[in-house]
Amino acid sequence: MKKITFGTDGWRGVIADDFTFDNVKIVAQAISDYVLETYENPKIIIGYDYRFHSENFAKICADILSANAIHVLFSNNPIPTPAVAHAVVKKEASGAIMITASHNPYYYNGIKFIPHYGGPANTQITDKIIKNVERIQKEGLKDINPDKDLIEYFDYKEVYLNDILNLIDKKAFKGKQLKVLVNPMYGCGIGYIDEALRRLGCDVKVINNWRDPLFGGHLPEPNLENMKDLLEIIKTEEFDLGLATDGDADRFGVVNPDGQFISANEVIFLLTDYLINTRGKASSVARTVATTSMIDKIAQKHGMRCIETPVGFKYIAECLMKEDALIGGEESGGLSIKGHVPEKDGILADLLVAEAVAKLEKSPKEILDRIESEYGKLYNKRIDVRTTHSKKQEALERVKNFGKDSIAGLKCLEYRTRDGLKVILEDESWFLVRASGTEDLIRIYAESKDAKTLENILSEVKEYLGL
Ligand SMILES: O=P(O)(O)OC[C@H]1O[C@H](O)[C@H](O)[C@@H](O)[C@@H]1O
Repeated sequence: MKKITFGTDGWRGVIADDFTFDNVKIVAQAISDYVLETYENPKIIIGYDYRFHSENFAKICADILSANAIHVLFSNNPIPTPAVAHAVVKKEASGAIMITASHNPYYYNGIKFIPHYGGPANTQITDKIIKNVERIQKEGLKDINPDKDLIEYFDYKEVYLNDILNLIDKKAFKGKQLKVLVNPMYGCGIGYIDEALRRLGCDVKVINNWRDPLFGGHLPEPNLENMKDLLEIIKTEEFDLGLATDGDADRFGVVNPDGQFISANEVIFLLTDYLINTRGKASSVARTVATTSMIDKIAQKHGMRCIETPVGFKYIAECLMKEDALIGGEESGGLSIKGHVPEKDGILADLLVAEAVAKLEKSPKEILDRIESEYGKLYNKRIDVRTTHSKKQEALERVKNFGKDSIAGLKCLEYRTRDGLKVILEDESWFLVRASGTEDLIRIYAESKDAKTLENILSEVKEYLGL
């Protein structure tokens, strides 16, 4: 059977294969042990998404925690991951368990642990939880006696919506009546993103806003491939904007009124520029190693530092907490900002884009064109290579021993190894090769000022790796 591990973001498993009630009990006991070792009189929030059986996996966790004399706050309804993180901080809880497999296929489920600071658990914490898992697997799980009196129920939607709307410039929406097409992708954004936009005076049309544990036959991941319906509908009526969130609403998705998908890289640099101009500077911004260097250029122009982290929002979270970062974002579709919890929030990101569109009275594409005319255009792309285990190991070995001093005719200037291998090339180009921490594949990323050079870099790297 597959080992229980906490990857880039929590433990994920296939329902009824490794994600079973028995294994959820083991992980819940491991989290209970960690929480009891770490906090005095612990209080833990439990949230869950719309996936198959999520509420029942959540109930099992509540039983285990209460049997360990831990006070549980159990959400009455499915709830977005960022709202759970927000509740942890607001209610001064010791942490939260969120039952979700985020944007993974429908047959997955998972557990995210969010500690007291309201962001993804860092590796030190998940290592301790995994040690507990291994011990419990050896010793066997003891009989449990749930204490229902320790389980309190709560509804958090209003508190979260109010607080999130306080981060938005409501005046920017006055008299604009933005027409927005919203796609929560059958996930936790249902009733959150649309409701927030209505309160801002927008005219909202929503699609895919009921529980479908099969996610309409797509991945609940807001990208080009999975949002064909939104991309079509948006062209048929006069919308100002299309917005989406993923399965647990921690990732964002933005579409231009003409049906053009706006990539996560573009959204992050659009908001970096917009926030600096409207909220003022801070000492830094943060991005992962895989995210566009456009962020660096914008930060540099304003005398701000751009911090590069490994992939995983847990690293961005540290910059938001310790480095006074104005915004932290990652290419996979996550961001948060100063003044909010250090957890990626697709709802907040979407609302900020709507604010920019309302305030500047421009479409996202027009805003991007303006920024690119100032800083220059950068083309970027990610290739996900699914391959056999042995080919993957061979490729990673080749990455470790990378000996080339040029790629696609560009000199290699710097080799960075904090997460896979990132090679900085001449002329603002770079590439990155790393193993995914959430799926069994190798990701190759590249960026360049020139579209043709970008393709050349990618194909040369692929060839070098033997993939
Ligand atoms: O590239 P991977 O290791 O698969 O990670 C991709 C993404 O997975 C999850 O969504 C994490 O929350 C993100 O922080 C991460 O960027």
